[in-house]
Amino acid sequence: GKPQTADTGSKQSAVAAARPPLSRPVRGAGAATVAVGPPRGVVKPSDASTAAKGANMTPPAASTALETGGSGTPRHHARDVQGKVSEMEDNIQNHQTLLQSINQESEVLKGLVAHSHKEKLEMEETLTKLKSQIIQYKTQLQELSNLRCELEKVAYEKSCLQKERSVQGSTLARLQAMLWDTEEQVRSLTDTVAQLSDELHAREMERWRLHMTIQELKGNIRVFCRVRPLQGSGLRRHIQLATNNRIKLAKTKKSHTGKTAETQKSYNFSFDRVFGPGASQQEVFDEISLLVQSTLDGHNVCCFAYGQTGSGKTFTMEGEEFDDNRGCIPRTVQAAEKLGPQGWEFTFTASFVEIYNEILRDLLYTSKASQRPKHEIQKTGNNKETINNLSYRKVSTEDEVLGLIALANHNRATAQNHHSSCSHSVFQLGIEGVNADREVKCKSTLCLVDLAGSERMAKSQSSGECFKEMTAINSSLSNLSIVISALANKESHILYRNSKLTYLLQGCLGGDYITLMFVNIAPEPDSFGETLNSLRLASQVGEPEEDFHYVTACRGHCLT
Ligand SMILES: Nc1ncnc2c1ncn2[C@@H]1O[C@H](COP(=O)(O)OP(=O)(O)OP(=O)(O)O)[C@@H](O)[C@H]1O
Repeated sequence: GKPQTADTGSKQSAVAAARPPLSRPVRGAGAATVAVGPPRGVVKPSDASTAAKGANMTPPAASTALETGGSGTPRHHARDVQGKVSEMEDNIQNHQTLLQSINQESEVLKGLVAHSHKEKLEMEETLTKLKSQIIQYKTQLQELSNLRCELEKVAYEKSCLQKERSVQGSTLARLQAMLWDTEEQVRSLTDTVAQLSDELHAREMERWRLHMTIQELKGNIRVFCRVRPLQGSGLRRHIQLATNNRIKLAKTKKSHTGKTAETQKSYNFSFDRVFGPGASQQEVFDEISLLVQSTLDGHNVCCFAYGQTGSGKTFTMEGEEFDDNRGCIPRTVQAAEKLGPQGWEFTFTASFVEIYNEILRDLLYTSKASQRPKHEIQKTGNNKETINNLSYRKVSTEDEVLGLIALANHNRATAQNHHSSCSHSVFQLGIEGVNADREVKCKSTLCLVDLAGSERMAKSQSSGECFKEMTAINSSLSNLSIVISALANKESHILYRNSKLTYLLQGCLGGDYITLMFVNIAPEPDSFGETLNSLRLASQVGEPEEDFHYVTACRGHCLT
């Protein structure tokens, strides 16, 4: 750097100052003896004369004097020589001083050169450092330039975001205003909903009261008659359907003598509803669905299918898997799902039990047959009847119920020594409703019972096990009709415990109950006797027999 240059300059000037000027005038001549070696520019002694010539010196006086033979005195000549010697000696002295000074200068210069060399090295080192620093600075500069680019970009983005923010700010303000409006609307709608909910509840209660009034008017016990279509050939002239609630059974009696005309004895019955052979499963179920509605309102409902073997009881209750032929049992769950009032959540729990020879059998049992448990009817803590060790299944769809029916049929098929017509099948659907908003619950049971064939005692001439079986069926059926009649007559003491069937159904039959009995009849002429018996028993339910004419349980009347 500059300071170093200045330093070097000052040193150089210092050396120059120390050195005597080479052009200093020579005063007098000294002795020509030279003690030191020949310095640079100093001639050798042998060349002294030549040197003297070259140095503007006069040759030694002695020799000159001798050669010339002396124009002066010797003494004067000697003085000249002496003067010349002295001058030469001075010269020599000067040269020596000069030489010394040159040497000194040389030393100084050497020092300076060394110093300069060292400085050069240092400077080179510094230069290298500076170069690397420059590279670093360049890199930093590049980085800074990149950063600057970034910064510019960020600044640009920032300005864009600021613009966007201002746009969004105005959008936000708009949305805020809309939100307030919407909140206001929601508040008013909430009030409306609450009002409507109260109104709905009031109407729901009104509907419930009206429904109950209708049910009361219809009576707690209803009897429906269903005529099965003819199977194969045959006439059904003996059955005549007048309106949708009357049925006439007629029999022609031939004169024994053949002299008098044929007489026709007819029996007219009126029920709450009569379904002809063409009635579809849906038509039949439409009537039941009103009772499903009652179950959802918290009433226990019991529906029986009564009739001789093959009259269509199982078809009415369970039906077939094919959609249109599905019976009441699978349809109930679906209907209950649809009919449930607003705000209520319902859960359905199914059980399926068979009563054969007064022995209970779980039709939904799925474990090993060898481990099949025994069942007894027991009273629960809240005085309700329940069966121990029984399977219960949660159901919510028609298909799930069909699955249970298939399982029940499988269990029936594995049972030994008896057929479905010899046993009662009781499908119970426990319904539990919860209205979370009003914090209320309801619980009810819908029983769908496929009774054993009603004709067997009359036709059978059985003995032993078979006789026991027939007796059990007959006894439980007659006990059922007694219980239903006692309920219709509002008797205080009802003999539920006389059979397993009525004992099990006590909870569904008593109290706030609705009972529906299907009397299924076969249209074949050879079933005339059984059909008449079935219609009579169905008519008998609830009313004492009047001669040959029967009435329905609650509001039926005899039509002859
Ligand atoms: N309404 C109907 N429409 C068409 N077919 C019917 C009808 N009712 C009954 N059936 C048919 O008649 C036959 C006998 O009916 P079902 O098995 O239901 O009688 P059941 O009274 O239950 O007899 P069981 O006492 O032996 O069980 C069945 O094949 C059934 O499909």
